[in-house]
Amino acid sequence: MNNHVVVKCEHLTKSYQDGDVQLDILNDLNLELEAGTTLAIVGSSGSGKSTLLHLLGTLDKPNHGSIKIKDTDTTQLNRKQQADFRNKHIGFIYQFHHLLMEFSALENVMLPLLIAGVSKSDAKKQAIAMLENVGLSHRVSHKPDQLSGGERQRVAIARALITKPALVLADEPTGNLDKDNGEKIYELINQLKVSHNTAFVVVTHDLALAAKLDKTMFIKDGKLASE
Ligand SMILES: Nc1ncnc2c1ncn2[C@@H]1O[C@H](COP(=O)(O)OP(=O)(O)OP(=O)(O)O)[C@@H](O)[C@H]1O
Repeated sequence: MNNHVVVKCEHLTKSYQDGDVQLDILNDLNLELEAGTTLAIVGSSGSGKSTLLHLLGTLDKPNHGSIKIKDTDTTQLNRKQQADFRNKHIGFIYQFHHLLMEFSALENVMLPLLIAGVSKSDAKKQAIAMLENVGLSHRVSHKPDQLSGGERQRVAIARALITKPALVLADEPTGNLDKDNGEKIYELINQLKVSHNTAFVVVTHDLALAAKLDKTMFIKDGKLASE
């Protein structure tokens, strides 16, 4: 695989069994994404956007097809290997920030590094630098309930990127924010894809926000299309 290709999905199929009925959600879906690029995925409710993110995030397995992330076919890994792979190479951003409320912004961002075995002093240095990257150097000691919604989401983004994942998956990351703050988060994503060479896959309902990213793809009838 080309060094710059971070994600390559081939012939992905995902079905759910609902009683006697088989629901085919993804049907022979293909996707390729290079380092440092941002992809918006748009589609109607129930079209399979979250299903695709779960597969990319190694949180679920397809019925058929391969998902190569940085040259590893993650569908061939067992659960433990998938969890290790996920911790090393994939970052997640959700609609709701999922920060730990009793910890400061700094501690929340340090946590993935501490879990990965980085020393406390190094984790602190890196987390301060990352919070600076997302424009929050003046908020490091604040706890989540002392931050605005946009600031909380910036902390969540800093936490997702602190381990330098090759791929970041975001499910409606600005769903809880007003228009201005939503736009600022997309600007931040565009900044971080360059500074960190990260590939982002962002699910959104908002076509105007999707247009801020490098590519928009529509999910329909289980497949991705550019138009
Ligand atoms: N575990 C499951 N078992 C059965 N059906 C499921 C399961 N998970 C999802 N589905 C169905 O698969 C379809 C796709 O769901 P998914 O959450 O991927 O859609 P989505 O595009 O993210 O929708 P939304 O925009 O509403 O969040 C839906 O019809 C959903 O009901």
